[in-house]
Amino acid sequence: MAIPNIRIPTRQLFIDGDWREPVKKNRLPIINPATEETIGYIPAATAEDVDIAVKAARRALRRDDWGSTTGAQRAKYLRAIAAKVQERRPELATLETIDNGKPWFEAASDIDDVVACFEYYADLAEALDSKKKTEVKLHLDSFKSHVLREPLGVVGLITPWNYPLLMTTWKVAPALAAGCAAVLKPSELASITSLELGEICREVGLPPGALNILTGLGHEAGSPLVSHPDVDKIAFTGSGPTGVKIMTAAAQLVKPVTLELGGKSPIVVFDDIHDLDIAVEWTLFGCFWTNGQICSATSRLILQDTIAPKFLDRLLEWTKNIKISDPLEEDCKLGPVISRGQYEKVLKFISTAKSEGATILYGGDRPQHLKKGYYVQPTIITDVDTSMEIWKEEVFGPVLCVKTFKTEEEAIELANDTKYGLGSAIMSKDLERCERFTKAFQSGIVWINCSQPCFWQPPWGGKKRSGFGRELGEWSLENYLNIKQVTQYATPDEPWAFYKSPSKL
Ligand SMILES: NC(=O)c1ccc[n+]([C@@H]2O[C@H](COP(=O)([O-])OP(=O)(O)OC[C@H]3O[C@@H](n4cnc5c(N)ncnc54)[C@H](O)[C@@H]3O)[C@@H](O)[C@H]2O)c1
Ligand SMILES: NCCCC=O
Ligand code: NA
Repeated sequence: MAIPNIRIPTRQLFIDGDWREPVKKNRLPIINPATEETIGYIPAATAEDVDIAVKAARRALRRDDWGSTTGAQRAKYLRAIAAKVQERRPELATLETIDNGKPWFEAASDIDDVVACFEYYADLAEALDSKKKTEVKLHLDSFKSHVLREPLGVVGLITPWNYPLLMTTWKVAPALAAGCAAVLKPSELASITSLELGEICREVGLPPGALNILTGLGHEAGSPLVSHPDVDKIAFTGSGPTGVKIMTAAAQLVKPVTLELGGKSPIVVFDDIHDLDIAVEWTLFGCFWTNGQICSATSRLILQDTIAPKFLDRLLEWTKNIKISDPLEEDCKLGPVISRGQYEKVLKFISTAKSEGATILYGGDRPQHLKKGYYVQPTIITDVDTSMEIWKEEVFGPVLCVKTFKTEEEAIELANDTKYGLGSAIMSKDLERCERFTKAFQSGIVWINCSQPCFWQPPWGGKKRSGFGRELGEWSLENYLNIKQVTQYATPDEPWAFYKSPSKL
């Protein structure tokens, strides 16, 4: 289909149901990573704006039009948002592509997931009405107890740039479904579509203050949000170092956080795979999808030595066949990385790997046919040692490193040889072996004979340095609910009789 050519809307901060200029009136450039051009500006929030937004969120919780809604009433808003996003799909996909650099058809697929997510959490919001109060059986008749599941309160949502509107949705949809009031701080590197979500919420009449959107820099807007005393929880997706800063700041207020951080996930390929080309394609997709900027990228290929030569030859042929182009072009399969900073960071990882003795089997530089834009070739690195930086650190770009193994024990040891624990993948016809690896993988996500498929129903998240907490599915709703115990003395006419009663007056 024709990819629409669109104008970038000029937006302010979205606070209390309307657009509001930042107190300090600052703005940040929007850069198209495919052209390196400044194509617009976003408002830059600071601590003053955070305080205004948090107050608006708190007011929303105190008003009946949001704070006293049933799940069924909230579901209506979520479904209306889904419908509006669907209506604006082509435009939102184009905005996402020119802001983030991902191929248009990937952006359009992300928008489909956004729609599905809002509809899914609308269903869960409705279902919540019958689970708000649950009786708890006690061993004593003199007491009765039940549990209430109620909105946690004002929640701060901080998101990254690699799936801008989708990562925003993974937080906003369950937070609104639970009845919280949210203050969202998207990444300054790709904020356009999150601001458009604000416009969509305004159009569907979401009560003021239920969702507030503050674009801006991490240290200027994100940090004050984390430290704000009237924010009850922080849900964060981003890099490990930032996660540590957020957790440290939140700890001062004993504020709960969920952290969805980075990864250096393995894909283990045995010589008994169903089909060579199928396994090769999953290996490429697992690392080069989203221009290689996937938190769960299986960026460490752990290959059985008996199949390695044949597999690598075929992997090279497939890699050379990847269309690298302007992401708005038809059939583009690899666009630019998000920014000049990320471009330089990825190339530095590659040069360090070379200097540490690894071999750049393919790629490793800017594609010759693209003189402008933050493009990096899909890169395959072999002769990797486990002491090398390229084996240990997340690149967050289209770079796959390769090691071989002989035995299952060796494969497991290599797979788990990482401080991260987000995803793991295994390619083998032997399902009992896959079962053994599923148990042995130290990660929150396991893929069997595939890599990366991500659905809104199962839980998403990692362990070790990939963070904690789970998003998606019913697990994400729990992130935004307070579990309140209510215990009632069922025989109030009878004395408790713990103390000796003084003589009757
Ligand atoms: N686990 C997941 O689901 C997941 C998903 C996407 C990205 N990521 C990870 O995110 C990283 C790349 O994304 P990124 O570059 O946007 O991450 P980042 O940590 O630089 O920024 C993430 C968000 O945090 C904000 N931020 C930065 N400093 C802050 C501070 N001191 N206080 C509060 N907020 C602050 C940023 O403005 C942005 O909105 C990668 O490591 C990737 O693995 C993880
Ligand atoms: N497919 C969604 C992955 C989220 C992390 O980058
Ligand atoms: Na951008």
